[in-house]
Amino acid sequence: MQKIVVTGNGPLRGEVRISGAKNAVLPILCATLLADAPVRIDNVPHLHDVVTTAKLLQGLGAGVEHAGDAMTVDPRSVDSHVAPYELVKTMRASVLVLGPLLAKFGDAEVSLPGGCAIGSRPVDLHIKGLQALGARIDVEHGFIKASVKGRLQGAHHVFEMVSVGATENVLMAATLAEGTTVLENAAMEPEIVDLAECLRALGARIEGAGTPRIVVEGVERLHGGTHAVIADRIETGTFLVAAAMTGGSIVATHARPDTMDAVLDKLRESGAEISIDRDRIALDMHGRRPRAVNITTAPHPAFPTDMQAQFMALDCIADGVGVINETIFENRFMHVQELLRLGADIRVDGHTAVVRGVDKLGGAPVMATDLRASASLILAGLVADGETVIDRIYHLDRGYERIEAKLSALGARIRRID
Ligand SMILES: CC(=O)N[C@H]1[C@@H](OP(=O)(O)OP(=O)(O)OC[C@H]2O[C@@H](n3ccc(=O)[nH]c3=O)[C@H](O)[C@@H]2O)O[C@H](CO)[C@@H](O)[C@@H]1O
Ligand SMILES: C=C(OP(=O)(O)O)C(=O)O
Repeated sequence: MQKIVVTGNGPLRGEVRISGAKNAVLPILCATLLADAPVRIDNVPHLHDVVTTAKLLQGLGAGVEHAGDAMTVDPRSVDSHVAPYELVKTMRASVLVLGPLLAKFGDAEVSLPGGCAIGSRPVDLHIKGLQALGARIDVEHGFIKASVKGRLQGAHHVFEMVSVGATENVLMAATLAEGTTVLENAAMEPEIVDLAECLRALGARIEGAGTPRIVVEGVERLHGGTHAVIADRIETGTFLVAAAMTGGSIVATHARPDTMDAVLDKLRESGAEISIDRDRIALDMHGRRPRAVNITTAPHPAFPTDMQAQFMALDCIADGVGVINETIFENRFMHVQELLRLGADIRVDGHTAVVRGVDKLGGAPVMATDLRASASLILAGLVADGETVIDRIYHLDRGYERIEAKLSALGARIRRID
């Protein structure tokens, strides 16, 4: 099994090119199933989750071609409506084929995703939303079996709580429903806006994406088209935190600063000087040690849970005490145990972690437990004395494109070993 070895090596400096967003490309690739002609997606990041999604689409019968950072999906040959357990268990976002398959073909069978390291992550809100559009849904033998006679019917639906995935699944389904769908308490994440833009490029009629009220005027068919995936705000944030922790100075290019207010505010609060020029974000720490920051995760536009672990790593070596509240996932402190192995001072009480900054971390063998936990361990390794060896890095490859190459180019000492 591969591992990553990081050795503390001083401030990061230079430019890093940001890739397309994992959390945008996955729903967008699923959305191509709704079209009745090939769809080309540009700025596709090279990630394990993208490979899994391509396998899932191919398993359904779609044609998938990958050239450079473009992927073309031809949904005309889809002849299966079943998403098997083997794929869904490795990537929860597979459940996002449910809405498109149901809306386009009138039936879908998708394996129930099950829990994962960060929480139980049920899909009841996806199911209720699709039922509101007239779907019949049974959950049996570990599968969600959905069907509808004729077309789905537009409806007024209020999500009980904000869910990114449920908003995406129901939004995709509503594009081909008969009549108007109004979704209230919808998630407002930039990736939802990007999905809606892609759907619009294929002929969907959607207003309000990026607000809590999305209105979809159903159409009979979606045609082919092209769309470029939005920049990954979590990858961007991860590199900026790395620079801040090392007292460095970097520029993230091809980024979308307008999607990152909460994260950039916290970086400024930690002492970073941030300047923005269109799609470039420059962070300069002027060699200073960061100040500790308090974080409370919540749906967009508040602070993203996917940046919580990275900011915890920053607080570990910051000046002062940072209090971190995780309100989205019930078990998203798995990195704490590993950060403690590096010499951090963290106390967890329920959903709250109190992090007292220490002067120095020391390298040690650690284990990655989920995607962003892996990132936080790399960040901690960048400022630790000696070697940090991170095991189970397959989590990392789900969501970061060539992270060790990008960090090396900024001056980090990091390598992958077998
Ligand atoms: C591929 C993708 O885009 N993943 C992101 C997506 O995950 P995902 O779409 O799974 O996250 P959700 O927004 O749905 O989850 C938010 C909360 O709602 C709960 N919930 C969700 C659905 C449901 O049917 N019932 C229910 O109770 C979840 O357990 C969680 O506590 O948004 C999360 C929250 O920003 C991010 O951390 C993930 O990186
Ligand atoms: C939790 C994450 O992803 P997923 O929903 O794909 O597990 C993440 O990107 O941090």
